Amino acid sequence: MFVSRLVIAIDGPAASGKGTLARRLAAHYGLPHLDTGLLYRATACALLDEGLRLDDIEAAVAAARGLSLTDFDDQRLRSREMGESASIVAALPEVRAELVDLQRRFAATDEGAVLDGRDIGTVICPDARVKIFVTASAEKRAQRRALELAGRGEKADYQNILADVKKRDERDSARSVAPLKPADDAVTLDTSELDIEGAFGAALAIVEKGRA
Ligand SMILES: Nc1ncnc2c1ncn2[C@@H]1O[C@H](COP(=O)(O)OP(=O)(O)O)[C@@H](O)[C@H]1O
Ligand SMILES: Nc1ccn([C@@H]2O[C@H](COP(=O)(O)OP(=O)(O)O)[C@@H](O)[C@H]2O)c(=O)n1
Repeated sequence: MFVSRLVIAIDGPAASGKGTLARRLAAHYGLPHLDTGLLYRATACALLDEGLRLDDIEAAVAAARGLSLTDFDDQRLRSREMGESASIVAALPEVRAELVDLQRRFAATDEGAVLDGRDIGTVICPDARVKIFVTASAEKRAQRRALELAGRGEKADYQNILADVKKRDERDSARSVAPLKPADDAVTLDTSELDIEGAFGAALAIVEKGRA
């Protein structure tokens, strides 16, 4: 095992910039990165493709079990509809249980890994060396998500996206298993007033302090 093994757990609400920071940190430290939201999005997508209900526990568990990290259609999974659907299947404890091993295996490499999601610091990697809880005001997050969706040619009405983001945060925070919340030992990073470079600089400082 590497002496410098480094697992970085990044959690936070919808569109807070978790993925952007996780990708940048992974590139900086030469670590693999897993966007765990894609697992829930892909599970929901598989159900919708089969015309099945999002609360069909047996089918949702089978869909989660059948996931392969290599065949994600990012563009489709990152749509607004899929974010909302993902948060419905993510509230099913059986689905979450099915996805734990895959995520822990991903984090178990000799050098470490960067994972981002909602429960990385609390459930998936409670021993991560560094935990960052990334947040920003709902309005800033909705603005950023609207720009992102518009950039991909998806319809992006700011008020609708703001309502989506708030509803999803509420569902993610209120669920009984692995709710969205900072781990006790996480450092909170509010990016409301930071651009991407500023947020990356602040995240890097948190990691460097945490691994010292
Ligand atoms: N600090 C920031 N300032 C402005 N835009 C940002 C910032 N961080 C992320 N973004 C943009 O906001 C959108 C959502 O970021 P993303 O990293 O995908 O969030 P999450 O993974 O939390 O959903 C992306 O288009 C991203 O480029
Ligand atoms: N570790 C995780 C990651 C995502 N999720 C769920 O999956 C949904 C989509 O996650 P995401 O990270 O792709 O969403 P964004 O923050 O990118 O909008 C979330 O709203 C959560 O319900 C989760 O429950 N646990």
